[in-house]
Amino acid sequence: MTTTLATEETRVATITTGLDRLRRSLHTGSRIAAPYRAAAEPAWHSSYVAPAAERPPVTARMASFGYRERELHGRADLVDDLAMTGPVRLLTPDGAAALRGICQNLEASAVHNDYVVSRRLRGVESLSPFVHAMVRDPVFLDTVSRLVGVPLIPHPLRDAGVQINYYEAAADASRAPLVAKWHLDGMNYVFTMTLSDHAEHQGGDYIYYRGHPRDFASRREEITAQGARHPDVHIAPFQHVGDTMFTRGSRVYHAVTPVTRGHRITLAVSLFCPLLGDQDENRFWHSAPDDGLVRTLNNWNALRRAVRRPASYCRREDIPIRPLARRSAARD
Ligand SMILES: O=C(O)CCC(=O)C(=O)O
Ligand SMILES: [Fe+2]
Repeated sequence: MTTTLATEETRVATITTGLDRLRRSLHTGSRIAAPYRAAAEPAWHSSYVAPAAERPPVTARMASFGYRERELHGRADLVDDLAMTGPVRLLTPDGAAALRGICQNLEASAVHNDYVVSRRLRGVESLSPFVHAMVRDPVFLDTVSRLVGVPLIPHPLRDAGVQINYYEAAADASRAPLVAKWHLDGMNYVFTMTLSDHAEHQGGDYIYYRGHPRDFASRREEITAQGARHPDVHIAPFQHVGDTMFTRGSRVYHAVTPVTRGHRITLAVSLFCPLLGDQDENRFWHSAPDDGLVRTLNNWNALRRAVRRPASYCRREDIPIRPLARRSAARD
């Protein structure tokens, strides 16, 4: 009985594809559930970026997820084979506390959507001046670029770029629990920062499949049924407010198990490599179910323009152009 219960608690479905995405894309609901008072936010400061991280406990290359050399991103002069690293602290404790307060205040604006993450707020850069300033701060960008080994800047697909995910126990047993279904992100470079201490919730683990998506597809039934108990499914070691994991979201299947007690908030910051823009893995039909067709069309045009002319994108958006920093993540 205990075993069955534990398995149930980490069981998460996989997102839908095909016609269901089209059906979901036709919604015209509001992007935010309530207006947000940005003027009440504290100001962002560069000094909120934490000093360079120590060697993170987890560092995995694409090869250990079953990817072959020819499948990797990058180009001859730019290796881009990091699958996952962390947890690291990108912000100081004060910076993470300020961000947590902001994301708590933004919760009233979040919307329900059972496509991937049950409850979330997209396009946070356009709502929060703090987050807008953070993701284009040269010190912040240098830190994340060094961690991955490629230059990273704010993502042109604005609604998907920065989002906040909110999880809590379902109000009653008849409601579906709040989760992130098994999925690949559209984004290549994703930094997931927890803004909750793990002691504040039960469940709500970020789990990932250590293997190739091709194998995930053929083993889907057993992986979704067993969740965290599956031998090739691992739990990302988030512990404290501010802990951040880098993942190559577009190539590593992941999910968040149901929260059974308390609350969990995460900020997902996805970035863009202007030198490898043509390898961006976003797909129109991956974003449309969340953002609706019209917004996705506009976002899509902005992405295509930035891929073609990254320097003009940076100028238009006031994004600092940085020299290429050397990678700091340890090789495994
Ligand atoms: O909330 C998390 O820990 C991860 C959510 C996620 O996978 C996503 O936002 O794409
Ligand atoms: Fe994700």
